Amino acid sequence: MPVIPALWEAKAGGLLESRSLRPAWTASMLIPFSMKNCFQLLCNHQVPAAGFKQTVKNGLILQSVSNDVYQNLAVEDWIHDHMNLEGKPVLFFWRNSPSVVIGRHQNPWQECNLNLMREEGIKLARRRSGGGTVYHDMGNINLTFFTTKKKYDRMENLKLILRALNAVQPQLDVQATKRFDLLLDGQFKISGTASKIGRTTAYHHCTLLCSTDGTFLSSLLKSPYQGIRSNATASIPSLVKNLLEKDPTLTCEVLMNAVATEYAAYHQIDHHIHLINPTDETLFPGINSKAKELQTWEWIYGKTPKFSINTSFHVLYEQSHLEIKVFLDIKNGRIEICNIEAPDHWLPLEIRDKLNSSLIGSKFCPTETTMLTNILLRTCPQDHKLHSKWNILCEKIKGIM
Ligand SMILES: Nc1ncnc2c1ncn2[C@@H]1O[C@H](COP(=O)(O)OC(=O)CCCC[C@@H]2CCSS2)[C@@H](O)[C@H]1O
Repeated sequence: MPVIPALWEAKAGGLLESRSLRPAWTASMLIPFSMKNCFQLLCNHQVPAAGFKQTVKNGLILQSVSNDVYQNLAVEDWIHDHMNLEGKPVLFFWRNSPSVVIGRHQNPWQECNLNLMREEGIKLARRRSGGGTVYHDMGNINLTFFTTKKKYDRMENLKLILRALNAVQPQLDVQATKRFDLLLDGQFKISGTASKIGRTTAYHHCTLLCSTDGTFLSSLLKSPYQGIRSNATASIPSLVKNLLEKDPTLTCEVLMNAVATEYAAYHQIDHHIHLINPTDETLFPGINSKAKELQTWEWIYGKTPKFSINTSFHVLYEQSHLEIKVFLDIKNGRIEICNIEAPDHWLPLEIRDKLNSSLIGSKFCPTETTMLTNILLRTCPQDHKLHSKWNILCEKIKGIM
């Protein structure tokens, strides 16, 4: 949703923006709201601000002004950890700039094309919920339904989305599956689901494909890496379709408003969508450190379940192809066992052994490997031929990371 900058700037003076669903933006839609009251609204054990009592009593609809996947995932963490959702469910809308989001127990090398993502500047995020890998861009809406653990009901939430879709376009044939996907015309996935259940609270989040770049989606979610063995959760690929392809009036804006209207009706709450800024520490104390943690290498790659790689590649040497075999064990994203086997006549044994032992303990990542192999190369004899073989080998190894 476009945020009118002037209105958003006004928030710095203590306004929580709010939007009525039907009419366009007007200054009167801003709900005056002090930062302190805002925190009270969101936090546990706090008394809501007087002017907000009714909304707070039965539920709340939020939308992020950020398109940063880590900041938005941090909002989910924050609400999950700090809000008292008893009798006050929350629906949170968010959209991201191009990102691939893997499930809590997944292996990114198995799920996506990391080289392509680096080239294209696509972010990789690991979420706290389980399940498979999805692609997000501004044409994909994410919806998070927060409730108490007792009230957690994925099918109920999906039915609510179906009612919203039916309200804006009664001709649509969309059904929920046993896996909690939403299928268009019986075969095209338009929504995928995942969830996190805590001690007392839970959330169900799902996507809704409106106008996502489908070509990009499928090329990014194709792993080029061979020979990976692991027990990580595997994604379940489907044919996907955008709702906008079916009906050009179904923009993200229209879809979010329709779901908000349905949610408000169901929970008998005010249908305002409150815009929130996920970097606002007055509203969400401690949120920036949550976002930071979600961006660390240790979380994104380091949490990958232990896996092994058994692969090989070919290098051209004196008009023939030589096979180089690679066996790796990777734990917490770091190389635990390393066996790179190149023929002795191509690469001296001691150099190969040096490479194997220096990679042990290092991150399975091209940047760290470049650093290590550059250092190692300086200790090698000044031999032009050897250096060029070394460079070829290192580029090949980095290609599998
Ligand atoms: N954005 C989006 N929406 C729907 N389906 C998608 C999307 N991106 C990819 N896919 C398809 O789903 C499969 C993976 O299906 P699979 O069933 O394995 O996984 C999921 O659906 C997970 C949904 C997670 C939703 C969260 C909500 C907020 S943060 S992410 C993938 O291979 C594609 O074929």
